[in-house]
Amino acid sequence: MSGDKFEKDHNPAEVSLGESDQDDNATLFGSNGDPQGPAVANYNIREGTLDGQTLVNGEQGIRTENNISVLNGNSAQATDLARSQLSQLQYNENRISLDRSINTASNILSNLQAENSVRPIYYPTNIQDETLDSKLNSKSSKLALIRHNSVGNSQHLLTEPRDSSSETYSFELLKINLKIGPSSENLLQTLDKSALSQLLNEKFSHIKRHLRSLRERIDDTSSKVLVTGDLNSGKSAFCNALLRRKVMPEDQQPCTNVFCEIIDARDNNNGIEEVHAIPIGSVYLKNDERTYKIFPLEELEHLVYQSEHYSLLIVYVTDNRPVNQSLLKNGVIDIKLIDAPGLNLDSYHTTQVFSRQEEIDLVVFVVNAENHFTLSGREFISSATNDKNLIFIVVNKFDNIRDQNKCKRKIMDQVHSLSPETYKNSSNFVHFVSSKEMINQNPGGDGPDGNPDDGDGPHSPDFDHLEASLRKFLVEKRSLSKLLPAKNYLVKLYSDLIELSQINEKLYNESKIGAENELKKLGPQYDEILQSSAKTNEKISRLIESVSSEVYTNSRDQINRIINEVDHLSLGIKFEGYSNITEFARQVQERIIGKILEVVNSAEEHARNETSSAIDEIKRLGVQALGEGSLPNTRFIPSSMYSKKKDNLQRHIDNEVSLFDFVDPNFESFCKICGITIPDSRTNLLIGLTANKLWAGGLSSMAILYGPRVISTVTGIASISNYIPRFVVTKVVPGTLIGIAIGMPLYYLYKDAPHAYQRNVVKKIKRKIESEDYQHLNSLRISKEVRKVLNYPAKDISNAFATTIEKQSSRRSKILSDLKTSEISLSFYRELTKQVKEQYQIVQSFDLESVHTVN
Ligand SMILES: Nc1nc2c(ncn2[C@@H]2O[C@H](COP(=O)(O)OP(=O)(O)OP(=O)(O)O)[C@@H](O)[C@H]2O)c(=O)[nH]1
Repeated sequence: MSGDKFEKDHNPAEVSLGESDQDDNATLFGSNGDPQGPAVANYNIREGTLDGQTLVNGEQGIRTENNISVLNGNSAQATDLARSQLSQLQYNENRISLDRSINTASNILSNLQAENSVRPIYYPTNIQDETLDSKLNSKSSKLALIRHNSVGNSQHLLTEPRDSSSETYSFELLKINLKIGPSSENLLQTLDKSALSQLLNEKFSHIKRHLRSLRERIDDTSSKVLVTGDLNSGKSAFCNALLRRKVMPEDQQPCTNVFCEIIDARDNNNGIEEVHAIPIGSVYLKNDERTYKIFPLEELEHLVYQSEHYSLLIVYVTDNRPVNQSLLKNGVIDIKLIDAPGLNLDSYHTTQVFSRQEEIDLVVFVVNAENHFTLSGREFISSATNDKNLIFIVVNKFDNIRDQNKCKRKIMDQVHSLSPETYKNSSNFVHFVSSKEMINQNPGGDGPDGNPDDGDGPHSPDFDHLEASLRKFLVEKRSLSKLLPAKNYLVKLYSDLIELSQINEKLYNESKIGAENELKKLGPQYDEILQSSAKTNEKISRLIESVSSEVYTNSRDQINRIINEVDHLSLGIKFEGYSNITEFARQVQERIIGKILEVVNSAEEHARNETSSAIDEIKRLGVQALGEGSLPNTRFIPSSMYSKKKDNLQRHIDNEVSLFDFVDPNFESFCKICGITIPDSRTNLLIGLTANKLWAGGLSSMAILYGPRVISTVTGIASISNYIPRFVVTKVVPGTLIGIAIGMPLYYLYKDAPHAYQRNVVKKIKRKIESEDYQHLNSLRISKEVRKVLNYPAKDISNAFATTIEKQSSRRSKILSDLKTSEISLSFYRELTKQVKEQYQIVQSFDLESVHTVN
């Protein structure tokens, strides 16, 4: 954990914290509890108080190697030093806590980035903004927090979290401002979810970088003071006054063109006074002499002009004054002074950027008492106070002012409007001094004794006070300069994180409830559609089955009927004689087949009608179950049925016509043709049966052919011979009979040929039909077509059901996954809200504010 790291960072050599740093009381120095031993100072970490009774024992203070002073004197300096060290202890406590909190914040941001990469964080687009405020508070500003990646995907899932409130949010650090130009729209609202999430990710990275620099800043034991101001206001003179030495070149003409960093040489450059000039573009690495050029201090007066060669001059100087007098070498922290070029058009921007750097703990603005604040000076102060909160204002060259009270009043009025915070603490932060006099009085480097009333000079009575304030601010109250920005930043960050986390927590909670409700509704709906699908499909299957089998039966019955009737059908074809016998044969065959096909067509027509009604019924069932518009809009075209697969009976019948096709001796027809009347139907039947029997035995033709002879021998002769003369009987009758016997069959055969042909064709067809199972196959063909056609709407319905079920199912899976996401996210943000609230409280509790006033 980061906290452990920082606890280790706490250097026990600097201050002894007793047995453990958890203890409320720490022994600052001396031996605690031993009345004979050295004096001790007890510091109560929790209360931040020092037990003054044991602190001072009336002896002179001595600086030790560990920066701890053992107090042996009863002097004000010793007390001041003790205070400084105590304040360092306090500072370390706060620094460690802030360090820990910065680390926690950084970890939280990393966690948020990780979360953001898996489940994008909802970032409200309705951010409070002065220019957009009125718009955002309007009803129309109810913005969905979530935008879909694809524009076409307009149908939101009910479970998708949305911010239904018209609340606006006011982020400070997490604010993503995408406005372009003064009047442009808030572009955030046009971004989709992934773009927002990416921007937020970048924001987190940016904040993490800033946190790193804040940590570096608070961990840095040194403090940097940027001395800036108008041209020629006496900045270099002021630095020299602080050093009590003429180190920096002063001139009536503007001279300092390069930033100069004044550093204590004893601790930082082995006590060697020199200048390290850093060429433009080079990064100063003290251990790498290639990164700078070394010059003697005397060269400074030339170097400060060489802004075209050098970006920074590091000026190592030795301050031999005691630690309680020297600002650079104060015994507590390293202080670096930066003498900036005077503000002009060229340097303004650079100085402003410089002043914003994290390592700048304090900005001292030197203003010429004769000129008051220039425009660039005023601008600089307002922007610097924005960044640093507090700024020291040194009104220099006060010795040149005759009516000093009037000047003070005027300047204070200006300070009031420029930086109310500085004005509030003006006794500490606004000083009227004469740097020149300070140097002149102490040209050798002697310093003041810290007493403001010891006559530092008639025109700069405030310089001691200024120095004390500066020293206290930097050394003792470093929390204000170093830690307060970090604290303020953390407070803002945690406040934003609380808001962001709570928004997400709220939305994911709503999303979770929404998903649960959806699931509750969807369960019965899903079961219902499954049942309805099974029922409807079964009804449709049964309908198809019954219609198909009815069509089959009907077709078969009709075909059977015609086949049975075809023997006796009157074909209406006239026999035009034997010369046209082939044509006759073709017509007969065609007509008979035609009759059968007529029936087949009628069966097909019947099937079409049945199919049409069944389709209507199937559609009705589909609409009843799935609702209007759920089925594809199809139209049944009855003529399309049986349009391709023609009946091929014709092709199956032997078209060859032989002479035998015209011979079909038949007793009945014989009688009919020969004009023989059969007495009654019984005889007719008997004869018919006999004839048929004979036919069946293959004798019919013989009987017919030789029938007359049989008749003549059996009956005719016996009866007729009794009445006819013998001549007739013996000569004429036999001849006649023979003629008849030969002629009649021939006559019969001749006359019966067309009928015989029809009979033979019918027989042939029937044989064929029987052998091919024509009735069954045709009925099957017709009914199969019905089944096939009915299967189309049935399939449409089944598909529609499948689609609905699939939709429901995927919707269910989506809701389940949303629910899971919501649950995971909800627990993440609940935990996060708890954590950031705790951290917010912790950071708020750091008591840095009390050091706003330097006592
Ligand atoms: N009378 C009087 N003159 C001063 C005082 N401080 C500085 N001067 C003079 O003012 C002039 C400018 O002083 P510098 O210290 O060079 O001013 P600066 O602000 O550093 O100048 P640049 O860096 O070039 O802008 C010098 O001639 C100083 O001697 C002061 O307190 N009183």
